[in-house]
Amino acid sequence: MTLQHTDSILIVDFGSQVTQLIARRVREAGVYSEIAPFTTAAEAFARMKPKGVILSGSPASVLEQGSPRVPQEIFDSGLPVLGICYGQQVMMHQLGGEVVLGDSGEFGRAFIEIQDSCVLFDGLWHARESHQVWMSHGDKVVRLAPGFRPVATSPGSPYAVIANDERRYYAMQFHPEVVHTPDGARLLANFVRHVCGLSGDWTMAEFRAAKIAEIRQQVGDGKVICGLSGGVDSAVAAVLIHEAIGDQLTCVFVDHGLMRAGEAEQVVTLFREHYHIPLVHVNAEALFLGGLAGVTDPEAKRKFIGKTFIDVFEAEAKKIGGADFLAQGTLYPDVIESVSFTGGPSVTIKSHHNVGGLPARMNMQLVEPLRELFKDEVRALGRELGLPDVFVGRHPFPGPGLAIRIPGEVTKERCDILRKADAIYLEEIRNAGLYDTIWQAFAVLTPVRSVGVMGDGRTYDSVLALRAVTSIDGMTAEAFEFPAGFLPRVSTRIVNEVRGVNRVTYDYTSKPPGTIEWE
Ligand SMILES: Nc1ncnc2c1ncn2[C@@H]1O[C@H](COP(=O)(O)OP(=O)(O)OP(=O)(O)O)[C@@H](O)[C@H]1O
Ligand SMILES: O=c1[nH]c(=O)c2[nH+]cn([C@@H]3O[C@H](COP(=O)(O)O)[C@@H](O)[C@H]3O)c2[nH]1
Ligand SMILES: NC(=O)CC[C@H](N)C(=O)O
Ligand SMILES: [Mg+2]
Repeated sequence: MTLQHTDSILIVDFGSQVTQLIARRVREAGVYSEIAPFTTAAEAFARMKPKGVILSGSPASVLEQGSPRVPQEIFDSGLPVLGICYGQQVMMHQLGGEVVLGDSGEFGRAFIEIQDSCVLFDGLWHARESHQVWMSHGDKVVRLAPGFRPVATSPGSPYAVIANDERRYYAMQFHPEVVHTPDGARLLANFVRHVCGLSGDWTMAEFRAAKIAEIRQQVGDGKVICGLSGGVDSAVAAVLIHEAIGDQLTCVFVDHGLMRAGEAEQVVTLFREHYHIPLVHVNAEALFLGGLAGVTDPEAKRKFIGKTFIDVFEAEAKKIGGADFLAQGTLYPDVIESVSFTGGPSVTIKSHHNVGGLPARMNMQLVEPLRELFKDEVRALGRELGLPDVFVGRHPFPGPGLAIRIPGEVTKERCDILRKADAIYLEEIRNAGLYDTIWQAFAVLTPVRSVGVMGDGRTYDSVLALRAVTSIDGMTAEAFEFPAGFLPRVSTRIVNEVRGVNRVTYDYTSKPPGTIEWE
């Protein structure tokens, strides 16, 4: 049985890339929320009995035939509604205002001018002030629906924020959920607390209890296999599931030969030391490296790895007398980058092995308790579950491992070169006390060869790239600025100690436009 949250917010998803960020901002304000796609929002609304509704952005335009609409029940209910971007446009369109195709949009940073007081601005913004927000729209509202008043304006949006206090309807053209709207989290908190009247006392402890109840309901007395990688997500998933169903759970660690130096042994030892959860260690290097021979396309690598993981899990399930469920530590960023919004122009960026890389037909049902969370929230849940820091603080490591850090063909020889270089880089990062400041750091073995001179001889060897980023949730990231002298030291060590590499470069690209991994 799902725990019934008396105090909840329904977020209607119209297909924005950042809808999940609305959910997490609401969680940060201490309020439980659920996201429902607009197609099933009416059912979710009836089931949840929320205290307020938030309407997301969308790649669609209200002016297009057949574009998404808000279920009428929501407007009829008398509950507070907050519209964001498309959410604002669709509110105006349905409630009697007017939206037109703008001659130019507003994309990125913008400044709004506050015109009037508004409950959303409580303790935050005052009339005649100017504040930074983040916009991403082409259409604009040109006439307000009856009962609304403008409370803020921007050069491209006369109605940047609007309010109808009597009906408790509010809307904004910009995105308060993204970090580039610095006060956005507080605007959302004001909506859920001051407009919807919620107390903000929901915690990670409740999330844990709710998920445990959900897992028990889904699994019944079935058997579960959990893919355990040694990473944060699967460790948290395994411990949570174990708390829910005890010995119905078996963990499977797949060593695909694409792990970092010494990692496989470390993962298994560490997990066995801390937990009494059965753990199977599968050596599948030959299977993975054999299948990757000759494969160079990044998506082909990802799809092969995703499918082979499942083959291995299914084979292991057989050995323990069958399993009905496969548990994975899938997080929200894995999902959003892998799927495209049905009916809209949002695109697949890359097929994360555990989502878009899964084969079409699977014999086991998925159990993914962390699917709506972001990395830093999983870490908070891990702490809540009492996981030791060695698990919680680990840098993320992608399931496809070194395969997506070797552009071009993956061979054992190239994996060995990369492992050595990567180990030196991480050792230096740890020695410099920078491991916990950096969100993720790794080396990439490029297919480029360059000419060098060593010991008066000519070399013609591989170019290695180093990457380190800072991030909160992995959705956006910036290159890490190392202190002076660090990169030259690492570069010298790698070229001296790793045969096959004669040049080292540093990747300064942020995300976007880059992604964190190279493939
Ligand atoms: N080598 C592996 N063996 C078994 N399962 C794996 C392996 N690598 C990845 N998985 C499964 O795929 C999921 C997604 O991988 P991902 O790397 O995102 O998470 P993680 O490894 O648990 O955490 P982190 O992001 O910190 O590395 C994992 O949670 C795990 O269930
Ligand atoms: O389990 C995973 N399976 C995958 O297929 C995968 N691809 C990327 N990543 C990790 O996700 C985060 C965001 O990475 P990108 O910016 O490269 O998309 C970073 O932390 C990446 O390491 C993956 N994790
Ligand atoms: N981010 C959004 O919600 C955009 C809404 C609509 N597609 C526009 O361009 O105006
Ligand atoms: Mg991992």
